[in-house]
Amino acid sequence: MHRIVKAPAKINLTLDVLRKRNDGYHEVEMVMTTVDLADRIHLTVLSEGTMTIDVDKGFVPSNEQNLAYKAAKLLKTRFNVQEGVHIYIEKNIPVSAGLAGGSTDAAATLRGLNDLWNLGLSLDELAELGAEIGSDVPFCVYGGTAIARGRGEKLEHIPAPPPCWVVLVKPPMGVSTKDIYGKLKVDSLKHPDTASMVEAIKEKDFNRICKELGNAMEEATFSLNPEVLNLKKRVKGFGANGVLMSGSGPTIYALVQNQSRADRIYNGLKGFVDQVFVVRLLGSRHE
Ligand SMILES: C[C@](O)(CO)[C@H](O)COP(=O)(O)OP(=O)(O)OC[C@H]1O[C@@H](n2ccc(N)nc2=O)[C@H](O)[C@@H]1O
Ligand SMILES: Nc1ncnc2c1ncn2[C@@H]1O[C@H](COP(=O)(O)OP(=O)(O)OP(=O)(O)O)[C@@H](O)[C@H]1O
Repeated sequence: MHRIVKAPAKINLTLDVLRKRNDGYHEVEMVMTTVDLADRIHLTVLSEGTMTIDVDKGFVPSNEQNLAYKAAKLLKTRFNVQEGVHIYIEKNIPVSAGLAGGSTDAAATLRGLNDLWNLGLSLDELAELGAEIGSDVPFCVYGGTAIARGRGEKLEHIPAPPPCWVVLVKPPMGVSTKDIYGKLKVDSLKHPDTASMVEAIKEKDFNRICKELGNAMEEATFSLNPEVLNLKKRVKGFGANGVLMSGSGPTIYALVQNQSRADRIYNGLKGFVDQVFVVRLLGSRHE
């Protein structure tokens, strides 16, 4: 039995950090949405019960450190599954980029194995299991658009923003999420207005969405990597409606309504940065 599951990346339309908690995590409030840039997870059931993993790109761990492997192992041990699986990942999402690449692979593995191993779990149950793997995994289990609170695992689903193009620009350096959280000065952050962003989305007001984009982690990432700030300025210079860093970075994205403008930004950036993608927002949630 074999299945290919799509694992889309996410972007943060807002990311606010409210306070540091006693358990080492930060209390966040953020609006996330999925975009049509996806890894493809090939799952093949192995009757002998072994678990193996392979990835088509060398810079992602192809061992038990891979979040997709961790997801499979969690399901297998928790539900005492006798069958095994071979996981093969076609990696299209840039790594350590702020796009939840590892988290979405884990979430897609949970969804796919739930079917292949006939576990009959609901998305809510899969999301709860996903929280044991990482803070972004519950959102990735559902996809779509949501406000995430707590350490990222408490979700309130909201309607999709109006359709638009997203130009994703990943500069060459990787950023460690843990390091950026560690560097945050929580008392002097610039806070986005989450409520206003949610209103803008519900009203399908594209210009207001662009105006409300905000990420409290930008300054910490920019101070470690000044080139990322320069990249943001450059992208703005190409005339995008709204420009922001996603997650802990370093990916910068631009939202634009018309395709010719998206292409213009793409063409302008392609000479400077290797990894540039023009994609659509993915409005709907996984079934
Ligand atoms: C930056 C975001 O991507 C925004 O969506 C997420 O908040 C990060 O989510 P993630 O990569 O799934 O993070 P996890 O794998 O759960 O945690 C990695 C590390 O980031 C820090 N971390 C993460 C989430 C959070 N709310 N507070 C934190 O302080 C912790 O030091 C943790 O050890
Ligand atoms: N399936 C996977 N895909 C990518 N990275 C993985 C995977 N499994 C484990 N990792 C490891 O996780 C780390 C973070 O990679 P990832 O691409 O998920 O970062 P990210 O996009 O910044 O995540 P987030 O936005 O959730 O903070 C890397 O060091 C990578 O080696």
